[in-house]
Amino acid sequence: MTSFLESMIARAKADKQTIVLAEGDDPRTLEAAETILAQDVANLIILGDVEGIKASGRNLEGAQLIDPRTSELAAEFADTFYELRKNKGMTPEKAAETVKDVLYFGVMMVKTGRADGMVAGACHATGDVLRPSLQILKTAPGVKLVSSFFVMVAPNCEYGQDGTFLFSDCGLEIQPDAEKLAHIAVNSARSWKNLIGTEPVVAMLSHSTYASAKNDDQAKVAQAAAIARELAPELALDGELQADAAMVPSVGASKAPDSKVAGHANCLIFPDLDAGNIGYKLVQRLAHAEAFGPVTQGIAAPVNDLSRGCVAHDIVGVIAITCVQAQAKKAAEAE
Ligand SMILES: CC(C)(COP(=O)(O)OP(=O)(O)OC[C@H]1O[C@@H](n2cnc3c(N)ncnc32)[C@H](O)[C@@H]1OP(=O)(O)O)[C@@H](O)C(=O)NCCC(=O)NCCS
Ligand SMILES: CC(=O)OP(=O)(O)O
Repeated sequence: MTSFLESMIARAKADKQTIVLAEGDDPRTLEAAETILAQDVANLIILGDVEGIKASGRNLEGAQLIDPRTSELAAEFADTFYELRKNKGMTPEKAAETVKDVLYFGVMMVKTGRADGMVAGACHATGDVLRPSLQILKTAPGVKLVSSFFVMVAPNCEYGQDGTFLFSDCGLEIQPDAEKLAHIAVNSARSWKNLIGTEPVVAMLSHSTYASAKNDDQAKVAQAAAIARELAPELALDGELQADAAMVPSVGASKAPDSKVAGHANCLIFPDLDAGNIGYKLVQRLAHAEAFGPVTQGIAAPVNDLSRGCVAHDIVGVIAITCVQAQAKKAAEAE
């Protein structure tokens, strides 16, 4: 059977995209870049100290290597960035300094059409990776808020889609209210459909199933489920559900017997960032699941994050996902 990673790589190769890797100073990133180039998955632009990258010993033939501190593109990027942010207090001097940062420089490469997407986060915290894209690229047309998800692939697991799940939001929205949570759920269902291709089955997770506990946190998730159903009535979506009721058919049948989602969920929507981030790391480490992300949904062009705990395999997966998202963006623009 084709694995999730193999399917992303095959789709990426079918229509090659250009991806910026902003962390050329990170050895795992260069290992991943070598794999991507060897398999002809994407065109790569790698940012950082060019001599250091060349001295890494990795075969990066075909990649464009750029040092933002000395690049001739910096002046153009500074002008554009200043124009975009001058009403937010940006000055020309500060803009010139800011675009020399690999994360801002990488996003400017996407903004100016020199790249289709960016991946970073192996050695930068999530807020620092995502802030430039939120400031410069902004949300995609029709999207209310940007959020993030992981594709989790648990081995020897009969739940979800043979152990494959989407977990959201594990990376970006810290304390979503019911409305934001509803948008996270609906956007996650769309991401599942785009990446996995099958029908999403969305569970809004809580410590309670159908008001088995009654409190503000439980009520928020129940309200989010109601809003999400209004936003996307066609979706198989239910909540609030506990994780066992969401995933395990026998428990779902006992706790939520009338639910079409309970026992069959493949998209798990966590009530807040604490739950999501802790939850994905526990599954990754204790169940030895692959964890690809945090992948963003809703930015005007794909800019995706990594955990600082990632390995090269995870970076390869996120690069391939970024390519598939970039293809989808182009297809939507062509319609
Ligand atoms: C992503 C994050 C950095 C953005 O917040 P911030 O740095 O405080 O920045 P701001 O709130 O000033 O937002 C910066 C811009 O992004 C926009 N923005 C913030 N969150 C957004 C969202 N979810 N969707 C769309 N736009 C968003 C703001 O509107 C703002 O735009 P503007 O400057 O043009 O007005 C913040 O949500 C965060 O830190 N999240 C948690 C990340 C984290 O630590 N995760 C745990 C490990 S994975
Ligand atoms: C996603 C995540 O938790 O990132 P990090 O481990 O880098 O904080």
